[in-house]
Amino acid sequence: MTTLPKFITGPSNFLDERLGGANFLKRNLRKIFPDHWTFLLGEIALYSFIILLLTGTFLTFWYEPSMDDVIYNGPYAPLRGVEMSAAYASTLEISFEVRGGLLMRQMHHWAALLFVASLVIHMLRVFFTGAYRKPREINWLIGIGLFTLSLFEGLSGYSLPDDLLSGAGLRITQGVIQSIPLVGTYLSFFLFGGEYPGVVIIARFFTMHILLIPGLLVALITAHLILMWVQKHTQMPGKGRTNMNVVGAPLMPAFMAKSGAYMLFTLAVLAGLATFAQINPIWLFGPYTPADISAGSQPDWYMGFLEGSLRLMPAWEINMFGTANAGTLPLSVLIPALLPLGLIITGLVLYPFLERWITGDRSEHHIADRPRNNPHRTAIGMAGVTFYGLLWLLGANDEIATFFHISLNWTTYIGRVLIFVGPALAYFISYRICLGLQRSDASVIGHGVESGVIKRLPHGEYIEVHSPPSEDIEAHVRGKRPVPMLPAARGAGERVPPRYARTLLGRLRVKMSRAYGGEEIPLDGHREHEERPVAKREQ
Ligand code: HEM
Ligand code: HEM
Repeated sequence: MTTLPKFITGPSNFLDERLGGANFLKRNLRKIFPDHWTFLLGEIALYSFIILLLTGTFLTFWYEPSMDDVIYNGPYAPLRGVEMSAAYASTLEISFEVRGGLLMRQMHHWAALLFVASLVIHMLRVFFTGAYRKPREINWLIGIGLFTLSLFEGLSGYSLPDDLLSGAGLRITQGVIQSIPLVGTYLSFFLFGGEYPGVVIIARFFTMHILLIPGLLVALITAHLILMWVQKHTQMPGKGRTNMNVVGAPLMPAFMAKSGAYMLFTLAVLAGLATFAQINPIWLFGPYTPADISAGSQPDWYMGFLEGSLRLMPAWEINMFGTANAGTLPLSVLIPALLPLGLIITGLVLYPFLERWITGDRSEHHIADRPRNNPHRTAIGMAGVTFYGLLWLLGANDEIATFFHISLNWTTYIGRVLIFVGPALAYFISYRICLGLQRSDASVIGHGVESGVIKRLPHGEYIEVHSPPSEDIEAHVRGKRPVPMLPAARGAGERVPPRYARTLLGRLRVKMSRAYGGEEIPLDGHREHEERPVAKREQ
């Protein structure tokens, strides 16, 4: 055994005698982490969040959250002499006068885009592999909290520079708040401190952006990671992996080294983007004035789906008692602003519990599902992704119309049809693809994998020789577990249905359960090419 040098053992003994952490560290540094490339997505979200904290803190040193009027007198000649808010002027100062300021601003903005993107794809990974199942439902709910807070964090940050684009976003936010029945006007007055835009909103958003929401995010991310640590990470099915063990590398040194490298890589990519790819050049847009708007303005990508739903909605409104004086219910704003986000969040929150209720599955799951092995879940997820994706695409319908030379109205009409048809189609196609992939798994087990060797049979037919799958592939494929489902409402010879199937809701539950677990391709039932020659596996 090697002895560590005194300059390491000295301070560590000093700390251990006072804090007693050696045992804790010894236990936890050996903790095993499973490996799969998709487990990197949560890490990317974590690293971009750390970069957001660091670059954001840098920006607070110079950014001035004030709507006081100033006359610009800085180095950017086209805006010299223009009246603007101190917030906008300070963002120009960060961009043109503070050393490294523009780099930090651009890194902050790129990191914000990457953060939300990696978080959303991480959420999809968790969904499609069923990693939200028992015992990880609480971590799933914490994740949805993180997702929602991140959208508000992005929205508040986007508003801070007080340029024409951020003002346009703020205007939409105010419109949405005002559309809420009965309390909308009051809420708007409350948030903006009087008539829009007022003079307090930037300072309020600043407090939310740098204190309130990051504080909540840090607390929730800490809880998220502690829970993940305590409950252990799921693993993909494979050789030697069971519901009771974890196969992978220990935290120290393998996982630490890998994670450290991933973090530096994320930092390098963001620094590279910030150096070479311009983002949010606010000096080109000019200061915000409520009367101005520019063509082709787009929000950050994660707000695009709300923009799309606003653009898609017909101009419906209800005038109470037939007159606008008694109050107007602007459905054209209320529905698109609240419905998609409401649907998405409610769907995400309820899904683990609905699935558990439908399947009657009460067991713990530490082996992740391959998406193909739960076709209905995957198809529902893809329908959701299509719904979101279409709204997102339609948020840029003006750009699409200009680029493809089609009428703007037609993009809206087609979008209104697609938003209903698209998810249904996506559901059907994904479901069929999953079954197709299950069939291909069954054929791997049934008659091996293609070997690339073509043989000619005595009667002239050419065939490809199949060789047995490697142990790893076979274990991966055989990791498939049937989707749990309730027994039929009344088994053969049973006169009384089980208790849970006696009510109308109970019978519906059984029907849904049978459909959800439904069609399954057995791994060992694929015999159609049985006669094909299978070469002996070479050891
Ligand atoms: C999830 C975390 C965060 C997201 C998604 C986010 C997003 C954004 C965005 C999109 C902007 C506009 C950037 C631009 O001008 O191009 C912004 C600005 C800003 N953010 Fe953040 N941010 C986050 C965290 C933070 C934190 C933790 C701080 C401070 C500790 C911070 C401080 C600032 C400041 C001072 C500005 C205004 C300066 C400027 O726009 O150049 N941000 N943020
Ligand atoms: C700020 C955003 C987030 C950060 C920094 C984060 C970080 C992480 C990390 C590092 C892991 C372990 C590695 C991995 O599986 O990728 C993880 C696991 C997990 N995350 Fe997140 N996450 C975030 C958001 C979310 C969201 C939005 C959800 C779902 C709604 C979610 C649900 C989960 C679950 C259920 C696990 C356990 C997965 C398993 O054991 O397979 N997380 N998270």
